[in-house]
Amino acid sequence: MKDRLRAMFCDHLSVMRGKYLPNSKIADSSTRFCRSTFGVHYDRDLLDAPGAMMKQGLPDMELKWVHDDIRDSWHTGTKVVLGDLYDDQDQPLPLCPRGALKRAVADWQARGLNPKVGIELECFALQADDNGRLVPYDAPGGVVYGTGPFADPLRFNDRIWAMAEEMGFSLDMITAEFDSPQFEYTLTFDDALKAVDDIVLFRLMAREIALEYGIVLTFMPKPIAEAGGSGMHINFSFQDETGANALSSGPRGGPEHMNDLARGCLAGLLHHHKGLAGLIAPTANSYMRLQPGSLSGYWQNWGGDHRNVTTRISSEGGAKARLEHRMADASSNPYTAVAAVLQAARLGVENGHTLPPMETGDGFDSTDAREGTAIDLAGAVRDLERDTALAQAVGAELVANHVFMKAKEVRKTRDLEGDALRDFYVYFI
Ligand SMILES: NC(=O)CC[C@H](N)C(=O)O
Repeated sequence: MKDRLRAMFCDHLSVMRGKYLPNSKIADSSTRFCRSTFGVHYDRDLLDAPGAMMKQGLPDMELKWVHDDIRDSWHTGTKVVLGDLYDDQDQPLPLCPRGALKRAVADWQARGLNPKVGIELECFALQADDNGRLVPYDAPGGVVYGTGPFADPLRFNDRIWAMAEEMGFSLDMITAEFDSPQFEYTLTFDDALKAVDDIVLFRLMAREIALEYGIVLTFMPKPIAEAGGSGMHINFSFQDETGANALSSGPRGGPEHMNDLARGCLAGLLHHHKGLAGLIAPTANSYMRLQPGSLSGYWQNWGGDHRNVTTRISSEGGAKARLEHRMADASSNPYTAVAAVLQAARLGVENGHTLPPMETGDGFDSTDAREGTAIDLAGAVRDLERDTALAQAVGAELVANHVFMKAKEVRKTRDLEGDALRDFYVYFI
């Protein structure tokens, strides 16, 4: 069989959609999808969401890709590619999350700065019991920073590592996280679009490889009520026109060595804290993770090398100077989440918001911060609707679609608890 092409995009729900296409499409090429996919919910309900054009005949949109982006995949005989969505007038589709990230990158580049991004992704491994019910993967010897077979008896992560190498993903590390059977995957810093394309494909690959071992690897924020949550921490910095790290003020990092750019980014992230949650903690389940004292970005605060604040300033300086935003969870669309964080940071730089003092509390027993995110998806969606500057920067149409779909999600999940709530999401994210 000649190689075929699997062409995909990551949608408004962070679900991968695509088609298998013949060998002739392994070129600069395109394929068409129904635009009303942007009105489809996790439970397959088709809704008249803004921009989805469900009541206007469910027309086409077009996914376009370039040959150079086509790569080998983890399935033999199948190449894989991510593309950009266009409308029927051949204009970039405003709902396209990858397009939103491209706009965010272009907005920074217009300031002479190229965003560099490093993403940390957490997830839980589940497996079916004798009755077919999902239960935590049996790894009782798993510990935080666990490696080897006690953390992962089936060794499915070894297969993920080997395949990632073969596919050319630049892995920074794989380890077991705090709440066994939880794992963390980190890819190295790269240009924002490349970093996010890679994490999107890596996440899909990891889920599909794990499934071969009978593991449902889920990136939903809190699949096990008694365990911790799964975040998607977004580390970022900027390369200036000389190739230097623009967040660096010298060889040392940390709060004492921040420059105006770092301060501006922080101020923007704080100013848009509540609005961001609706976009980057995007499910009903996200608010079981996003709680005080959970190392997860609930509080409107920032600090130095402190895991219990929302934006952490690395103590590494020079080329490694960076900010780490810890609010997004692993279920969010990585394009939308990185676009939102970069845009909030940019608004801070451009609008001169004031930066409140650094958090001095430990985040467990004491916190200076008095404001947090909303406590549930309904509140976060309202906060997002109110933050028109953030919506405008990320893309008004994309945010309008998101707000509509998420308000519906509030209603759909209102009466779901425990396994029923988990199962609304678990096979998709
Ligand atoms: N290692 C950590 O920093 C834990 C992060 C935490 N699991 C989160 O939800 O973000």
